[in-house]
Amino acid sequence: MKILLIGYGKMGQTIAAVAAQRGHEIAGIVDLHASQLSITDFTPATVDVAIEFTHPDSAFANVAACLRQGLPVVCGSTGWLHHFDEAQELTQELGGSLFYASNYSVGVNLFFHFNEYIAAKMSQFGGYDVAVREIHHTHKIDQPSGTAITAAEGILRHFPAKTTWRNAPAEIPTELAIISERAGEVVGTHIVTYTSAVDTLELMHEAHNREGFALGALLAAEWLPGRQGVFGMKELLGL
Ligand SMILES: NC(=O)C1=CN([C@@H]2O[C@H](COP(=O)(O)OP(=O)(O)OC[C@H]3O[C@@H](n4cnc5c(N)ncnc54)[C@H](OP(=O)(O)O)[C@@H]3O)[C@@H](O)[C@H]2O)C=CC1
Ligand SMILES: O=C(O)C1=N[C@H](C(=O)O)C[C@H](O)C1
Repeated sequence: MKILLIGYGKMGQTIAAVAAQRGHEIAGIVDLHASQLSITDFTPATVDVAIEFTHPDSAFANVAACLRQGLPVVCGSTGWLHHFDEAQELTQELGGSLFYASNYSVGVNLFFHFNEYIAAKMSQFGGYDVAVREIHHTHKIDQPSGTAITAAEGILRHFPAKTTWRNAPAEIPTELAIISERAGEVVGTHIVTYTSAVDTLELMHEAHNREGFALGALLAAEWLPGRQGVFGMKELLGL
């Protein structure tokens, strides 16, 4: 497969390494400083799929540019979901292909699945409060992490005692706290904690490196071409 990489930072470089192991060709790189090329230099005749991991402020424009070029696009950037409805509309309007996941790790997507199951079970028993905690490296721009927001939304769907999330300690019992920590080079750790007066129950995912994210993004890139619409990891993994 010929891949256009948009963003050649920590994720772009990890994806390039894992793509080579899987026999793919990096047909082009678009990056703020590491490349002079632009998305408009590429068409479906030159690349099969684009993979975008850049920055919260540039993700939507990059996704829109790919859709306008007719390129299927796998986007991993977080912190841009206020534009997601527009991205969906543009995908429909242009008959394009967009894949988005706040986290491409297969393990995290199992974590999301168990998180929803656990929330539904825990809500059947009184006495538990729940909170989400995420820990990332100090270079991370957005807060809370996209993964923590997805986990919080999964809890809200199944735990009616919580009605909204808040990126701070909860001020009222109906708020679900998302606590964000930034420390050193932590790749990404997410913890959902249920606490009662008598015990604590936790679900945790800890990424050891970025290869799991890269592999998931490549699985999505291998799956997307030829499919029209907006997709995510639930469709890819059948969860
Ligand atoms: N969904 C998932 O599974 C994962 C998502 N992420 C998300 O992916 C994004 C990128 O993460 P990461 O690779 O660690 O970040 P990095 O900062 O290491 O890399 C981002 C790269 O994108 C470049 N860039 C910035 N703006 C543009 C633009 N407009 N066009 C092209 N390139 C641009 C940066 O250039 P320069 O450095 O010169 O500014 C940099 O090289 C973040 O939003 C992060 O949260 C990260 C890991 C997993
Ligand atoms: O910025 C990162 O590094 C990560 N971002 C994603 C997020 O915001 O959830 C995924 C992963 O945790 C790493």
